[in-house]
Amino acid sequence: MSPINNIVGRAAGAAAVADRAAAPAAASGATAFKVDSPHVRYGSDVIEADYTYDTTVVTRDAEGGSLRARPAKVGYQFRTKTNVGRVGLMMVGWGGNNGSTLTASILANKMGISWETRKGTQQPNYFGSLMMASTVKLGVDEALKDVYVPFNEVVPMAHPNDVVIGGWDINSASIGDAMRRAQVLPVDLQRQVYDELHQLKPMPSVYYPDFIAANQEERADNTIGGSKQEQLDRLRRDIRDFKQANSLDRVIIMWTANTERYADILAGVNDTADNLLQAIASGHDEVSPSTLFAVASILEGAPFVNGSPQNTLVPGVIDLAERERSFVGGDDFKSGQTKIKSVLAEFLVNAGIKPLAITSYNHLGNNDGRNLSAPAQFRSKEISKSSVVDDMVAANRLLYAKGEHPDHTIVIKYVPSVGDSKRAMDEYVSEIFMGGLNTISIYNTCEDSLLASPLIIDLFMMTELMTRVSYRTDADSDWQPFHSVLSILSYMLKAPVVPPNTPVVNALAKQRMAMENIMRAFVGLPPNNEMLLEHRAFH
Ligand SMILES: NC(=O)c1ccc[n+]([C@@H]2O[C@H](COP(=O)([O-])OP(=O)(O)OC[C@H]3O[C@@H](n4cnc5c(N)ncnc54)[C@H](O)[C@@H]3O)[C@@H](O)[C@H]2O)c1
Ligand SMILES: O=P([O-])([O-])O[C@@H]1[C@@H](O)[C@H](O)[C@@H](O)[C@H](O)[C@@H]1O
Repeated sequence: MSPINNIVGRAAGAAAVADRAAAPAAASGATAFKVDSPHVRYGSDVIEADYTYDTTVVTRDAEGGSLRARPAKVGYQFRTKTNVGRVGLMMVGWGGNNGSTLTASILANKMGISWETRKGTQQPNYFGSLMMASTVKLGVDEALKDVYVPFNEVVPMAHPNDVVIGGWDINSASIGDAMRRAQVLPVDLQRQVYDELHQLKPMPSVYYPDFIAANQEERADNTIGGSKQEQLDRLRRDIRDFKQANSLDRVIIMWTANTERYADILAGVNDTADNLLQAIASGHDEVSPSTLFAVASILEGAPFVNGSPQNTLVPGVIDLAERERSFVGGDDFKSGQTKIKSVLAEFLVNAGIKPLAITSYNHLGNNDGRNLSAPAQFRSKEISKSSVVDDMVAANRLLYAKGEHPDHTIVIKYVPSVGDSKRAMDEYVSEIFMGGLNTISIYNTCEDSLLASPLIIDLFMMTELMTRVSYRTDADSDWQPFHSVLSILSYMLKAPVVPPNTPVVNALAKQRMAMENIMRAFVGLPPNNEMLLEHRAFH
């Protein structure tokens, strides 16, 4: 089968259809091991695991004085369907730097396309993807040596080489031309994939000028007219048609379009599911394009993930997702400066060192940066970038009094000449022993789209996995899905959206640990805790 048949879907103007006949890839759904336990059952298309969730319940005595810690156990059963099936990824903003870079890179990996560089031949890879390029400790062997397995083989997961790609953009450029416009990938690679990507055309999208920078207007030549209700119906039809045309079992919708301004949260408009649906029917101005996509996705049972910082997931969206038992996730890919911050801030605070000021500056020259040069769009990004240290600070009242936090400044400037190669400079000034000061300065060249694209893969893979998992507990014998708001995605996101009244965790190590141990629980394995007791005794 020619390469073109491998990627061009049967849907008009939209799909990149994966075909396993291309370069061999690890099979979707492969796992590196089987669990040998009476509490884990492998069926023809399901893994069932009995799991004891150990936790500690802390109570404070009546006078508010001493604390009491009581170990507690909750019995869970997990059921993971192991047949991944055919899965699609529909990106909103497909023609952007991230969308075009990701599409070209998946094609290169699937087809085994290498390219020449000054240093020799470069092979495609998925570096920067937690699932595709990192490992987790499975356990220890008979010699007490650690055994590691690929993260994506703990439980059966979709493989990016098998994903069917499509999407929308307000700009009509083909994905081949968008790749060239992005100026992200090496020319020798672009040369080899251009013809095939040039046949991929984003579907027209919803464009409300008020929500993104005015400087984006010149791109908007590929838009859907009509009322908001008609646009919603059209987006729903696009999703259905894409699934049917490509014989998909499910599709994930990913917002990687421009950052929008925040939407006002208005009672009677977007505060509940019914009010939001009514607001769309009446064409209310405060319903953003991204919220319209989220509603369309939910109503079509397609998980929706917001890779940008705006408040797409307004209360009405959360309410609708909960009612429809459909998944949503967000906000804002955590790719560079903030990712480092979610490690460094936790390290400092957990070391008993008190950050007094965190000053984050960056400049970039891609279209994202151009859009962010407008105040309202920058404000959305400033919010998502600023909240990342809140949980770490709140966890240490020895360093910070209630309500106290470091000075935290975010600056973003648009400098066209650097393109997608964002330059980030951070300064951390911290109080140390006996009133001393410590200053850490970081210069970080973030190739933005090469850092964000693998995160889109991880968000896609984790979201797809969660559609195949159900659980029940000792207290509730009905099998049920996880909550509609996928807080398990937080590692990949700057401002994780979580189920109502649950904690926001930004610390990167905690986020990874949670994902790793939850996936281990799906196959009945205890959490990794690094106690290494087997190595601490006299032998
Ligand atoms: N490292 C990163 O690149 C990174 C990190 C975190 C967040 N993000 C966010 O990801 C998003 C995409 O980043 P990018 O660098 O690809 O930006 P980009 O400007 O290159 O691409 C955005 C695309 O969205 C399209 N678009 C705008 N409004 C649309 C709509 N209503 N419907 C469909 N398409 C629409 C634009 O035409 C453009 O092609 C931005 O919001 C950015 O803030 C990026
Ligand atoms: O992920 P990160 O490097 O902290 O944050 C980045 C911003 O600093 C950058 O200006 C923006 O263009 C990217 O979209 C990304 O959000």
